[in-house]
Amino acid sequence: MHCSRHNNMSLLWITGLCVTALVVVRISNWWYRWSSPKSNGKLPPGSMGFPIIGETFDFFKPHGFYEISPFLKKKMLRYGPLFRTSILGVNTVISTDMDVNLDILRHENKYFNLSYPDGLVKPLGKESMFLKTGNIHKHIKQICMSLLGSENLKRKMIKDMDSVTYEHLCLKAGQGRFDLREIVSSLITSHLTPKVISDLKPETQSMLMESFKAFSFDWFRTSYILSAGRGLYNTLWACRQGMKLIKEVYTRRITSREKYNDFLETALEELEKEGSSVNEDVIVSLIFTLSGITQDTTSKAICMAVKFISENPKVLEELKKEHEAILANREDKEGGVTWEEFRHKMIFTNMVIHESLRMTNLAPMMFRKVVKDVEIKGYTIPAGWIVMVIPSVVHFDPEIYENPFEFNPWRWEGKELRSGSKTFMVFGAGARQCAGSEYARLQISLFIHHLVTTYDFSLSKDCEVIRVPGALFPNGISMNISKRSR
Ligand code: HEM
Repeated sequence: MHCSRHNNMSLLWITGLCVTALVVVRISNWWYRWSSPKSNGKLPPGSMGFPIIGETFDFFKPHGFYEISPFLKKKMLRYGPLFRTSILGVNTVISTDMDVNLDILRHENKYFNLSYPDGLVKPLGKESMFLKTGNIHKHIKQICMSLLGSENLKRKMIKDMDSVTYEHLCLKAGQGRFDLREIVSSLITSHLTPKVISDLKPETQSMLMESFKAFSFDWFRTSYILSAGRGLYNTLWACRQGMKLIKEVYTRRITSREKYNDFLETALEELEKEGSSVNEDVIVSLIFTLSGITQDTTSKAICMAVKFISENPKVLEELKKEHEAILANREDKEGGVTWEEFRHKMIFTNMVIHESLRMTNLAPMMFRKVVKDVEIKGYTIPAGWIVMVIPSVVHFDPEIYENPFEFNPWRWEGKELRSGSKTFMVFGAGARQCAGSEYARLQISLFIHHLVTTYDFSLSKDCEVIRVPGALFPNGISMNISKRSR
């Protein structure tokens, strides 16, 4: 009896050991497969972090504004400018190499397709332009440019953009502190909404403006779960409410056949063309996307430009000189900023904007999905992987930009201010290059014009900016303006 108990115990031990060994082997196997993914060639060097979460938390860890992310620095030191990792549960290759960056963005539709995380794109609907590729994408981009291209900005937009910017600043003068981002979002939606859809009842218009203003990618940039959740909820609400309202107007237009002079009309004409590749949902999503993104990106760009200007008195002096000269030479003293002034008389302003965009890196990473196995620098990146292009490392490379963390607009003196080159990629490059870059530059220029010619201004001391890795203002940008005595 004693012997059989002993035997049972041994059996139990052996079984336990076998099970544990099996579990350890399975886990090691899983871990090995996770950290050494398969490829039909050699993968770029790197590490994949923990299963599923990968290195997501390290990648999104907040860091100082005047530094390259410690995560990237560590990885680049160890593996070079091209390395593999896992972010947001996806096998990813990160590129911080300027030639590779440009190569990737130029091979859209051939080896790569734009592919942002679902949380960023899905709220904009199944027919979002961000989910379209090839000729359909090209067609939608053309429609975008009929609103945001130079011709329309010059003919239909600049006048109202200018007067609304002027009026919004006037209203805030001498009124104490206000949130700069909030006021810029308001002024943009005020002048843009009627250009996009002109026949709205006042209450529908203000509801639509509210939904454009509530749209933001910021939730993706915060590492605090609670505020990310709240931000995502607001953005989802904005998308649903905004697209519902646009759809109602769309349906009314189609039934009434009345003609209007706005962007919706242009989009409808495109839809009615024979063999058109766009449908109702594409247009509804597009109108919401353009209006929401315009407000979100440009308001941040203006906050950063104003912050840099307020911290650099010499820059402010030079801007004042340039804009006072524009006012002095203006023939129509009652008229606003002209296209000619914007294009040819704001030379220093343009340098300030360029420098501010270089330092800010509003779009800190661009996501592409590999469509078929692709060779880069002797490595093979398998189809299905994400490549993440990170241009900020190039923007802060001391070999390209001397003292890269110094705000120095003069570094651009005499240089051609081109977007979409391998050393300056704030608006991306290739087929997906930003549709709103000219609009953004115009709106920032108009804001600077009115600010420096009419007001004294100061930002509150706690206007901190961090990177997560996109620029984020945890305390907002609080500002004070008062009319300057002449
Ligand atoms: C300073 C402000 C802005 C910055 C830094 C910026 C940056 C960018 C970047 C980097 C891309 C390329 C994304 C990629 O390739 O993955 C992009 C694309 C895009 N941007 Fe902007 N943007 C700004 C303002 C605007 C504005 C005002 C609009 C107006 C609606 C806009 C609309 C778009 C659109 C529609 C695309 C997608 C183009 C496509 O898929 O072909 N952006 N932007």
